[in-house]
Formats: sequence, structure tokens, C-alpha cells
Amino acid sequence: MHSSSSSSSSSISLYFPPPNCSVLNKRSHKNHVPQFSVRFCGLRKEVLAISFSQFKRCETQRVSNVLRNNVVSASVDDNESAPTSFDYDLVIIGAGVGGHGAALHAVEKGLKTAIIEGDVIGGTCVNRGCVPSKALLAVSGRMRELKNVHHLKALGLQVSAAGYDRQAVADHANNLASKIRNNLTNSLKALGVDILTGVGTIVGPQRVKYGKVGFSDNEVTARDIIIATGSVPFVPRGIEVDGFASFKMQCPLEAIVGSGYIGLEFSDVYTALGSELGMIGKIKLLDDLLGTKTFDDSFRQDLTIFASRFVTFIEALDQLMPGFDPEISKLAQRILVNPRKIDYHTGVFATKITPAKDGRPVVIELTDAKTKELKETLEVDAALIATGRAPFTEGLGLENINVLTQRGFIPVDERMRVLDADGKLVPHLYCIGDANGKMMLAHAASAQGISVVEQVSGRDHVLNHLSIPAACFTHPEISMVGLTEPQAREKAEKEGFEISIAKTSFKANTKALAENEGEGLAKLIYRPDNGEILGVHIFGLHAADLIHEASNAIALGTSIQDIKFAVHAHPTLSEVLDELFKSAKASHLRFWSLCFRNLPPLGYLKS
Ligand SMILES: Cc1cc2nc3c(=O)[nH]c(=O)nc-3n(C[C@H](O)[C@H](O)[C@H](O)COP(=O)(O)OP(=O)(O)OC[C@H]3O[C@@H](n4cnc5c(N)ncnc54)[C@H](O)[C@@H]3O)c2cc1C
Ligand SMILES: NC(=O)c1ccc[n+]([C@@H]2O[C@H](COP(=O)([O-])OP(=O)(O)OC[C@H]3O[C@@H](n4cnc5c(N)ncnc54)[C@H](O)[C@@H]3O)[C@@H](O)[C@H]2O)c1
Repeated sequence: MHSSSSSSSSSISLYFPPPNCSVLNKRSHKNHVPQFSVRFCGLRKEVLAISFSQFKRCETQRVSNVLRNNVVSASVDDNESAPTSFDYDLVIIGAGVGGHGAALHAVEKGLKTAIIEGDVIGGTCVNRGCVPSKALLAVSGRMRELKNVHHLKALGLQVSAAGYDRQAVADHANNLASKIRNNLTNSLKALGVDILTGVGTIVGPQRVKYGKVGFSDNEVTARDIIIATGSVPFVPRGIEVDGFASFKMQCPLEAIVGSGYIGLEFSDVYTALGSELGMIGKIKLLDDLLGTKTFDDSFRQDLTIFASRFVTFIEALDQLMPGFDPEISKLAQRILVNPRKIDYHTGVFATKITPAKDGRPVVIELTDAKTKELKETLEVDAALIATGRAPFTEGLGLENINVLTQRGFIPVDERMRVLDADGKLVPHLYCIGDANGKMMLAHAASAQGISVVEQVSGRDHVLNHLSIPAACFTHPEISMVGLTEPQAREKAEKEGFEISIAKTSFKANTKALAENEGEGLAKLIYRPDNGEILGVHIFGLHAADLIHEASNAIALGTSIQDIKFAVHAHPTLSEVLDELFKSAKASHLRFWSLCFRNLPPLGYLKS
């Protein structure tokens, strides 16, 4: 177990311990001068003998200032309010997936760890994000298949009627969330992580208060602190959200503002489950669907689902799904949007949304993204706002440590170390997950937490964010890792190298054809000169599971030349990637290019 004792010390001469100074222990320093470990002005200091009067004068001043001229050998901690012995090695604020991942790894590393949670364990992902939404998507996927007569016929199946029990579907999502929440809570308890309940506020360096807002009297000190406070829905200005859903009434959802991950996944749910489900809330934040981000349980909503006959996407950028590789977005549009009951407006901002009232519909004003002129007004029965997430850093006490957020995000360096308003590192303070905005994904939050724990336990670690995969759980799924083609082209131009593209189709894959799911594509972006994998994008059956071979290859620096010899079981979907890597044409001279990497360019040699 790591010791929770002093990390900073000073050496100052001491003849008598003054009244405000308690001697913790005394031992002999080299040259036989007595050395004391003292708590003085609230700080733990290692001191050598000095006079009592000198100590008295420094009662209200910084030890370093008063004793500057009297020290035998000194390195006084400049930071007066920083404790030098700690209740914990590590305190984590926020028990979402990021905080949870960090806590588990900290225990493995022998750190005495506490986690502070102001709401429920599991955060957004478990309670109102990944987990319940994937339960709904599991249902919508099966319903979609059962309703697809052509597909069933091709497999020789006959299903007379596919239907579902609305409450049972909602229960499935709710039960899954509570099961995972319990699993997370139990794992923390079983490993001896102290769960401290309440809102955490940083009150000074290495000090955190926690408890009910306004009554947080409990204070703990920690050698290192991780902020993992996550995010809340981002609602653009002009959009009014009219409260919470009660889900007793039928009402088709008509507009989804934002065609990112949430918009796309929920369009999959709505269009598959048809119009049997409904909602009352006319304008909804997705989070409100599954619970709300608040520390007051009275606001918590029952999980329910709703669906629509038609969905209209409103997207500010020029194409739907703008975050994905453009070729994959186009394919996704052809398969996930065009044949479904989905309409769309791109290149327009929803600048004003007025909730439905007195029998009048929801009114959405669309403003042209380029000209900024009002383009159109839509009237719909309901709208879902899925326009991104904003960091949740309110009440964290960042002002106490001179940290200024940037659009709400906590600034960090590549090691998740928090930067203060002057751009300097704040010692012993880290921020992971949605709150730092580097990559708003559950597994990214957790990976960042693990990376920080590695660092605080003495091993330098920098997480390669380009190796972190992402997936959108539509039917079929979309997944990606690394750069998109435009990003890779930009990098190649800047750094002066060529890129190549390889593609394989699911249509040639035995397993996909056996499942009658041949619609799909895998795309590889790589450097032909050295075989480096720059990005992989997959659209097709189980794309979310398939991506990991590529992400592990990027993380481990495996080249095309090496991975193309990896063996894949037959018949499996992973042969799509096998074929992809085999079809890439990377230079066989990689060995030599590695050997000569540091030599000057040929032109230089010739001259
Ligand atoms: C609908 C939806 C679906 C999603 N699906 C996926 C998906 O499939 N895959 C994926 O990778 N990501 C998904 N995400 C994103 C994912 O949920 C987030 O990236 C992830 O939850 C971020 O984790 P976190 O630990 O940073 O923050 P959070 O999960 O938000 O946890 C933060 C925790 O900190 C607590 N907290 C905040 N402030 C304080 C304080 N001052 N004191 C004490 N506690 C505090 C909060 O109560 C919360 O429990 C989805 C998000 C949504 C909304
Ligand atoms: N499967 C997953 O991994 C998954 C699933 C859901 C959510 N998430 C995470 O949750 C976060 C939030 O998801 P999201 O879909 O809300 O955000 P997003 O950033 O993926 O998409 C938001 C979309 O809304 C558009 N937009 C913003 N303001 C607009 C306006 N006024 N009018 C029209 N369009 C507008 C943006 O151009 C963008 O395309 C994401 O960061 C994502 O990483 C992940």
C-alpha cells in the first residue's frame, strides 16, 4: 500500500517547538543536528533546529518568507494551504464510468482511494446514456429484423406478426441500467474504495469538501485529485425545452435536431418501433428521457420510450452525420436514412424552437448556416434536441485553484493534468472524461482515468487518443478509429507523405451472407511507405465489435505488413478486416525504412 504521508518538506532550524507547532516526531539529521517533523501553521514540515522567536513571528506568515535567512538547508513548500499528509492517496470527484475506471485501477496500484458522487453511481453512461439507450437499440434491432419480410423470406422464415409490450421494453432498459449501476457500486465497495456521498468542491490544493450543496462540511485531503464530473445536454440558445416527459399519451416525434450519435441512434429506435409508442413532452432533451442530471431525486423521471411515424433531421452542417468519414456518412445515409421514414434538412441551424401550447404545434425556425437568414419554419408535433453535450463543472470550486474553464471544459494537457489560468500545471490535479472534452465517450473517460492512475503511481503514460475506437449502434452499426480520410489527407499534406485507401465489402464475406446481411463496407486509410494504419472505418453487421482489431493495431503500432499475416477464423465477420489488411499495398522496404529513418534525405546525400 502506498504511504499517505508527506510529499513536500522543508528543512529549517528549530530550538523549541512554538505553541502553534506540534512535533510529530524527532530524529537525528546528518551532523547530529536534531530534525523534527512538525505540523506548523497547519502544514507538515521537516525542520532542523531554529529559535522559538523566529517561529513565533511566522505564525501568520508564510514559513518560507520568515525563515528565509535562517535555514540550514531549505526547500520550503511555497503552497501554504497544501496539506502534506493526506487522508487518501487519490480522491476522485464523480463516479461515472471515468471515475469508476480510475478507482478500480487505483486499487490495483495499491492507492488508498475515495470517490465522491453527488447523484447516483454510474453517471450519464449507466443511468441515462450508453446503457439504457443500447437496451432500446437491442429491441429496435430485433423489431426491425422481425418486420423485414424480404429479409425473413430470404432466410426461409415466416413470422406472422411482430409486436411488443411498451412497458416491458421500458423495464428492460431500466432494469439493465440498475443492474449495471449495482455492479459498479458493488465493485467499488468490494475493492475497498470509500464512496463519499455529496457534491465535491475543491477548496484548495489537494483539499476537497463534499456533502449536500451549501452544507458540505466534510473535508478530505488527497495527494492527487481527479475531476471526473462529466457532462449535461447542450441546448443551443433560442431553444426552449418544455419540461419532462410523462409518457402516458401517444404523440409522434417529428424532428430530431442534430444528426450526431444520439440523433442517429434514436432515429433507429423511433423508426423501428413504429408509432405505437408516444410521449407527452413536446420538446425533449434526450437526458430527460432516461432521467435528469440533477442532484435532486424529485426531478428523476421514469424511463419510457417513444417513437414516431416520421422523423425529420435538422442538421447545421452540410451533410448528415458530419462527424463520420464522408464516404461512410454517405453509405449510412443510403441505408439508414433514405429507405426509412426519415426526412432531413442540412446546412440549417434550429435557431428558435417554441414549445407546443394550447393545441398549437412545436415551431422550429431554421436559419441558413451560411447566409444566417431565416430559411424555413417547420411545425412539428414534437422535437428531440440532440445537439451535443456541455461539460458539467459547476460548483467544483475551480476559482479556488485559479482554473478557468474554456467553454466550460477544464483545460488539460496530454496527460490530463489540469492547467491553471496562466497555462501552468496545477500540481496533483487531473481531469478526465467528458469534463475535459477531449473525446466524449465512456471508454475514453475510463482509459484517461487509468492513464492518470499510472502516472500518479510513478509510471509515465500518455494515452493515444487516435487509437480509441468509437461506434454508433444503429442497424447496421458504424465504427471508426483514427483519422477520417479528409483528416488523413490534411496531415499527409502538412507532413509530406502519401496516403492510400483500401476497401472491402461485406458482400464477399461468408458469415455476413449467411446472416443475409451483406450490406457493408470496411475502409482502411494507411501510409504505403511504412505501412502505418491511420484510420479504419466500418459500416456493417457488428461493426462495433469488429473495430477493435484495428484500434489495438494502432495502439500497439502494428503495421500493415505485420497485421496482414494475422489469422482469422472462418467463417467470421472478422475476415472482412483480414481481407482489408491483405488488400493494402504497403512497401516491403519497411525494415530498411525503419533502419534509415534517421538518415538525411537522399537529395542531401547526393549533394
Ligand atoms: C444518450 C447517450 C448515449 C450514449 N451512448 C454512448 C455509447 O454508446 N458509448 C459511449 O462510449 N458513450 C456514450 N455516451 C457518452 C457517455 O455517456 C459519456 O461519454 C460518459 O458518460 C462520460 O463519462 P464521465 O465519467 O466523464 O461522466 P459522467 O458519466 O457524466 O459521470 C459524471 C459523474 O459525476 C457526478 N458529479 C458531477 N459533478 C459532481 C460533483 N461536483 N461532485 C460529485 N459528483 C459529481 C455526476 O453525478 C455523475 O455521476 C452516451 C451519452 C448519451 C447522453
Ligand atoms: N454510441 C456512442 O458512442 C454515443 C452515443 C450517443 C452519444 N454519444 C456521445 O454523446 C455526445 C452527444 O451526442 P450528440 O449526438 O448530442 O452530439 P454530436 O456532437 O455527436 O452531434 C450533434 C450534432 O448536432 C448538430 N447541431 C448542433 N447545434 C445545432 C443546431 N442548433 N441546429 C442543427 N444542428 C445542430 C451538430 O452539427 C452535430 O452534427 C457525443 O459527444 C457522443 O460522443 C456517443
